[in-house]
Amino acid sequence: MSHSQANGLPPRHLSTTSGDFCTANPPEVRKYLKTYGLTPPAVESFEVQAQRCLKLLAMKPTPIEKYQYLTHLRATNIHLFYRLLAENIKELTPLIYTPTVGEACIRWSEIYTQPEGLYLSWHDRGNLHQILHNWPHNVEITVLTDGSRILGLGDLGINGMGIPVGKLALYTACAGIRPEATLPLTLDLGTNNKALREDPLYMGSRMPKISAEEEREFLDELMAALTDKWPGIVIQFEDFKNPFPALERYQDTYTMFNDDVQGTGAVIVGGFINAVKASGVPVKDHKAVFLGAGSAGVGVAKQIVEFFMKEGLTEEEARRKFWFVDSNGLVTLDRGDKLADHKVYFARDDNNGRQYQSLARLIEFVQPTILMGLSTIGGAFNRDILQKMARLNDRPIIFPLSNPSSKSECNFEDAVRYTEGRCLFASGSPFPAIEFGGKTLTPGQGNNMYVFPGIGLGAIISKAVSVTQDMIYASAESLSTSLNKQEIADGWLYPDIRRIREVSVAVTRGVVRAAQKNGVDRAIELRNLTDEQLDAYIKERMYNPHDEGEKVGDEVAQLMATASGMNGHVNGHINGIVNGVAAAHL
Ligand SMILES: NC(=O)C1=CN([C@@H]2O[C@H](COP(=O)(O)OP(=O)(O)OC[C@H]3O[C@@H](n4cnc5c(N)ncnc54)[C@H](OP(=O)(O)O)[C@@H]3O)[C@@H](O)[C@H]2O)C=CC1
Ligand SMILES: CC(=O)C(=O)O
Ligand SMILES: [Mg+2]
Repeated sequence: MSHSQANGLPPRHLSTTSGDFCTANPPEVRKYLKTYGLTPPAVESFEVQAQRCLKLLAMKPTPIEKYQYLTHLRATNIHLFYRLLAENIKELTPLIYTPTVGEACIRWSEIYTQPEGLYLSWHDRGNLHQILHNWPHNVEITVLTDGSRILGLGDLGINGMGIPVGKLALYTACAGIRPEATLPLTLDLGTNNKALREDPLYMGSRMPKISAEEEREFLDELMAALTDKWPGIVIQFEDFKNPFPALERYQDTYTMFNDDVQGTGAVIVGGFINAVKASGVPVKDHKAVFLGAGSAGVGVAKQIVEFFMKEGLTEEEARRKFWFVDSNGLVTLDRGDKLADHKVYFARDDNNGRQYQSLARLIEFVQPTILMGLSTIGGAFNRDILQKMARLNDRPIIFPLSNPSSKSECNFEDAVRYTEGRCLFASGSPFPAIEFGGKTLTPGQGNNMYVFPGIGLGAIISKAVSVTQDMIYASAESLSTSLNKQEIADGWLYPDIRRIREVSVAVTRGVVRAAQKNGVDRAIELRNLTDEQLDAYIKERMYNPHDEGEKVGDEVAQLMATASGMNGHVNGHINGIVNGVAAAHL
């Protein structure tokens, strides 16, 4: 007879991920789970467990090995993983997200050990709905990629799975969406990366990427299947080489958004509003040069146009403040090639046939106050460019936003050195703070991780039928006003990442309010809440890994109490033990 049956308790299926083998489990819990004797005898506090995890992490010599260790921890004790992440968010985010996730994706076929999400292939079409049934949980949010533009690293095929996994870990850590309610989803639609197709370890289909029409057909089936299987699911598109057709096609009919176009636009506007204030230059006098005219570049510029218009400029005045450079030079209507649709809006028509020579020459000509990098060209903002920006402006706004760090258009140290410490700086991947002129200067991180968790959570809890542009813009405004007094006094553009859960509450509130204003919300019970009540509701709803150990104890206690008819007594006893208050005994 098993322990649990001997205790009069129903048998329970063991799970390695949920912490069934957690060394914090007290003897009663271990007996119930039938793990008694399978873990070392000590009943450990979180602090002791965390100490061991951090020591193990420190023993791993490279970021990718630390990434692998954290993957293992998440697979074996999910609540411990999230508690460790919550308490060390600044230190651990660069290991589970950019920049390390970039290396993890490049080496995905090599480092793969266990399933962490769902893969759907082109040859699965017609059966997508059925395959979704294999996912064992109820899903509230999915991040999906076709792997065709992973960070600034190009087409990585299904190796891009690291991105949905990493983004969804941030959804849980930053916005408290329960881990089991998240679905990392990678589409195996072929890859144009020939080296990958020839790599014996590659685990995706070895065929060239399907056509745009075929992808649309596949996505039509997928969107319908996801929404049918999990009504209300929020669908985040991530790292598609050409994300615009899907965004246009689905944004009014599904609860979806594109993080690279919309999330990035919002996060950059959030920091940009603060940079404009700090620059001392009136809005009407700003001019921006963008290196990179892809989904992120155009997404960012479109939302800055919206900001400029809210500040009193006409759309035409706002639009003409941008000069875009792509791989063929300055984006103009008269340069002789067929521009991709998304570039036309910002294409210059006042170039009078002048030939683009270099970024440096363009900066001399335009005299911008703002330099944005979304080009994937690491180091493109060199000493000469940075010095030019410093000569033109008291406080040049320099945002090298490409990821991972190796693709950043410049690093923080160079930006500070070549602008004599005067730049207003944000980068896509984190850089360390530096000492300059007797002061500690801290770089901003202009990464969509500041907003997408709140956009997703806001859409979930408002039960939005679609994600409107007002909801996206509200996330930017909420972010820009979320800095505390100290952060403002220190001249920061973004709040401290260690306050990300607090910031996500503010962003979520802004998104919910915008959904209500637009009438796309279905959670009508939230409409009459005050802001304080709404904040309390959001916080209450957030998964908190700190409470999960107690829940295991509660669950066992409940079952034991039911079995023995001693409800209150046993419940209190187990809670005490799980909280580490009472001494464990057999
Ligand atoms: N900080 C953040 O939160 C985010 C950062 N990003 C980063 O932004 C970068 C770009 O992403 P995304 O826009 O989606 O990618 P795209 O591939 O859509 O765009 C890249 C752009 O860079 C241009 N480009 C390439 N080479 C050069 C060159 N030598 N000189 C000038 N321009 C060049 C491309 O030109 P062409 O159009 O001619 O091909 C294209 O316009 C990535 O590194 C990504 O990681 C993205 C989202 C969020
Ligand atoms: C951050 C992000 O979404 C990107 O680099 O693509
Ligand atoms: Mg992305």
